[in-house]
Amino acid sequence: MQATETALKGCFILQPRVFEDDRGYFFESFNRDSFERAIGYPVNFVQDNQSYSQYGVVRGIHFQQGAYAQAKLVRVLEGSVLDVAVDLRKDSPTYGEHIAVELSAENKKQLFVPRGFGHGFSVLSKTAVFAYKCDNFYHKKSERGIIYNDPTLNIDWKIPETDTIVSEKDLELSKF
Ligand SMILES: Cc1cn([C@H]2C[C@H](O)[C@@H](COP(=O)(O)OP(=O)(O)O[C@H]3O[C@@H](C)C(=O)[C@@H](O)[C@H]3O)O2)c(=O)[nH]c1=O
Repeated sequence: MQATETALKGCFILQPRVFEDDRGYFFESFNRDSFERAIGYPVNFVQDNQSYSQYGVVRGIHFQQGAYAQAKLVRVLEGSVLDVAVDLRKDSPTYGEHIAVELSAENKKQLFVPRGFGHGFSVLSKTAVFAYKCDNFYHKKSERGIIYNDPTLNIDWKIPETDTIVSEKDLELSKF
């Protein structure tokens, strides 16, 4: 696995080593040892999530606050998405900045989004299956978010506004 730290410290793009042969391919989608070696500290993932979305869906920008903060290791099983991590660590030199990475079933890239970040994605393909590990349990009362089209964050989700599909819950999120 190859790990590349993004412009946001602690946020890594992981590229697994893929073994291809006449049958198809094989890769380790998660190996705790190599993962922890790459990011430099232990992470105890306790919950796996999966979602399916159609083209134009934007989910986010989400995080859980306080004791329920979550780090996430995200990837795409079918289709492709633009995955976005927003640095919400107030003491960070990149506070308020974001990175956007295309993750797809084809490129098999993963993104590690540490605690202290907001996270969201848009669906670029006809449909997409998105899967992620979290290092803390879902806690409804600790859920927070930022509106996807926040003018300060100014994220280009690569979806025309007329095609963008956002949940009612996410449309009520406040500005950065
Ligand atoms: C996230 C989550 C949701 N749910 C429930 C709550 C709700 O009824 C239903 C759908 O939830 P949401 O609309 O919040 O799902 P979604 O918009 O897909 O939320 C996810 O978005 C991405 C961008 C993230 O980063 C995730 O951490 C998570 O916040 O599933 C759980 O039971 N467990 C969970 O861990």
